[in-house]
Order: sequence, then structure tokens, then C-alpha cells
Amino acid sequence: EDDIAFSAGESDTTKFGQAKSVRYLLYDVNPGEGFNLRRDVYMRVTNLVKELNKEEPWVLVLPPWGRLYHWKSPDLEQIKIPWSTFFDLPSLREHVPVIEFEEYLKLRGEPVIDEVYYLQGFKGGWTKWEEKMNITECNEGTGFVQDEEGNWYSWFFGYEEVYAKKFACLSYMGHATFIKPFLLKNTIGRCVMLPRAEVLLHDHFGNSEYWKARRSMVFAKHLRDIGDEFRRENLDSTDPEDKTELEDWTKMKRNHGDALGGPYVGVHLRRRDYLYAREGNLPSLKGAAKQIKKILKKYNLQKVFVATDAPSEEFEEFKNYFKKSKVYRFVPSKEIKEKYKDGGVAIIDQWIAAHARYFVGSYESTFSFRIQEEREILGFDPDMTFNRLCPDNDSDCEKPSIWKIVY
Ligand SMILES: C[C@@H]1O[C@H](OP(=O)(O)OP(=O)(O)OC[C@H]2O[C@@H](n3cnc4c(=O)[nH]c(N)nc43)[C@H](O)[C@@H]2O)[C@@H](O)[C@H](O)[C@@H]1O
Repeated sequence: EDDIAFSAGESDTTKFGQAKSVRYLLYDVNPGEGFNLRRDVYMRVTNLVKELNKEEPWVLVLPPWGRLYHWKSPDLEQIKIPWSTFFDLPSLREHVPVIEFEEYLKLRGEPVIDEVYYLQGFKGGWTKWEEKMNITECNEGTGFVQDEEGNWYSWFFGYEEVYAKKFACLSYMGHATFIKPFLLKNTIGRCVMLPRAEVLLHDHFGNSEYWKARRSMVFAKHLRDIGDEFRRENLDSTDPEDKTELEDWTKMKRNHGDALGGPYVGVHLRRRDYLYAREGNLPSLKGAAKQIKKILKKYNLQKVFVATDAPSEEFEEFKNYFKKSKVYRFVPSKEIKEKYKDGGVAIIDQWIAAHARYFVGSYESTFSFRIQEEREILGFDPDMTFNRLCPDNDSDCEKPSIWKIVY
């Protein structure tokens, strides 16, 4: 695996004539952010790493998953989860060189991060948008503390032995690659960490680079297989019939409408904290059922697959509103749950929903957005993808923005 991680470094050695030692970029995201916004931050950081590699070899160190607000299944240890639990690393590596955090620790031989720049907004907000950055005092509690020997300690994904040698706060307003000259010229450590990387903005939202990063985020095969089995057994859905066969992402290029999808409606029914966070923009369970019944009728479909974080009582209530159609939910076995955790189960839900003939999501949910992107990659007609559930009192609510894939 190490060979793969260093392949970019090796080619750069030849490119630059003289050996430059590989440098490592590690990042983290605001602890409050959910899984699917974190996926978006990954994309921004990879495009920075890609830019850095035009100058000298940099490898992205993948921040272990854990301690996410939504992942609260009791009796599951959900920290130090490697990216390979959720994603296909060879696919990620076709975009930029990446290694797991544990691989980094092994390679380094010492649990050290050389420099940490804690990203933050400029104090007092902003009136005019301009790209700027400045090392300043910290705006808020950062969670980093210094010991008597001068080393810095923090959460570091649950790895208690890890420490940093240098720490500073960096006020920042700009796109992700705006930090490139700073990393190249103002830092020298082998490993630089950027906590709060959500402060870095997308260089270009929705262009082909954006989509390259997105396409490289192929789900781990073990999760796709579980989803495919569920589709086959319950939803009469297989790739050859649905025209959703996956290829190496670097070669895959579909036209809108190429994919047919399985004979079911896929729904993302976001509940729990979202009912408060997006109050007024979501339907009741009964209202949602009513809208879905209309869709079933319009497209002459009999089955519904629901991806949802709803507690089982809510799902049962929802199901009872359907008299004629069958309503499915993926319920993981104990083994699957233990192996792949709440995050893996959520991905299986996304995968199944992404293969439906017609998809309808929840207002502004990043979980729904990632399903829509998956469907763009697979080649669905946008009309069958960019749909949302409307609140009960506004049956003609505004459609979600359409972000079509660009190659
Ligand atoms: C209110 C806001 O909501 C935002 O959530 P939103 O964009 O929907 O999407 P996510 O950031 O993914 O957060 C929702 C989390 O809840 C679980 N979840 C949601 N829907 C499903 C589902 O259909 N199936 C399964 N298995 N799990 C689901 C899952 O753990 C997922 O990562 C958050 O990112 C913000 O931090 C904030 O909490």
C-alpha cells in the first residue's frame, strides 16, 4: 500500500530532477459537522493537494472518522475509524495521493505533527469579500493545550500519544488553493495539520475538478455489495437491468438518461434533529407518504425504499400510510453494524436510494445532496433526481438546485 501512496512522490522526484522528500498534509473539520459535509471538505482539500503536487510531492493524510454527533448507536466504539471502512482507497488515490493516519504514524515512527495552523474567520466577520490570511491570536477556545516541554496536545482523533510541535491560529478568508504559497514557503515541517478545514472554500464549485474529486470518492466495495444484495433480494433491482454498472471512475462517463434505475422510488426522509434545524421545510410523516403515493402512481411503481434516520416507531407509522405499496428500509444485522458502524449503514442507505428509478430527498440535506451526485455519476435523468419532499402547507414548493455533472 505504501508504494501506491508514494507513486506520485516518485514521479515528482523525476520531474524535479532532484529528490524532494514527501510532505504530509493532515486536516480536520469542526466537530459539529456531519458526515456528508465532511465529504465536501475532503473534496476541497484534495484539490489543494493536487495543486501542491504541481510544485513538490505532498501526500494527504486522511483524518480518522469518529465522535460524530449523529453516530450514537449505543454499544459501538466509533472512533479511529479508517477511511477504508467507508471508501475505496485505490479510487481516492487515482485523484490524489492519500494515506490513512495510522499509516502516517507508522511511516513517521514517532507520533508527531510538526506544525498546526488552526483556521478561523477574521474577528468581527467581514463586509467585503477578499482573499486574505494572517497569523493572529485565537478567536475562541481551540482545544489545543501546551505542556511544560512546549508540545501541543489536542483530541487528535483519539490518539492520545500524538502531539504537535508548533501551533498557531490562522485567520483565513479564501479558496482552498489560496493557502498553497503559505504551505510551500512559510512552513517547513514534514507534516502540517489544518484543523477547521471547512474554512477553506471550494476553488470552483461544480466544475470538472470538483467532479473529479467527487467521482474519486467511490464507496468501499463491501458496502456497495451489501446494498446491491438488498436491491436484488427486495427491490428487483440489478445493475444490468437498471443500466447502472460501475466502471473505474477515471473512465466512466455517462449521459443523462443512460441509467434507468430499479423499479422503486427512493426517498431520503431526514428526521430527528433536522425537524428542528429545518422547521417549516419538512413534511409530516403523513404528508410525506401522500407525496410519495403520487409519485408511485405517476411512474407506475409499486415499491418504496426509505433511507432514514427515523426511529422505528416513526418508520412504522410512515409505512402504515401505504395500503397498496410495499415500503422497505435497510435494517443491518448485528455483524454489519459492528463492522461498518453507523457511517457504513448510512452509506448503504445512500447507495440503495441512489439506484432508484426516481429519487426524492429532504430539503437542503447534505445526505440528500450526496445521493443526487451519485445519481449524476450513474447517469440518471436530472428530473428523476433533483426532487425534494415539500412541507404539508406548500405542496408546490421550490425544487432543489440542479448541479449537473461536468467532465
Ligand atoms: C441539522 C444539520 O443537519 C446536517 O445533516 P444532513 O445535511 O442531513 O446530513 P449529514 O451531515 O450526513 O448528517 C446526518 C447524519 O444522520 C444520519 N442519517 C441521516 N439520514 C440518514 C439515513 O437516511 N439513513 C441513515 N442510516 N442515517 C442517516 C447519518 O449518520 C448522517 O451522517 C448536519 O450535517 C449538520 O451537522 C446539522 O446537524
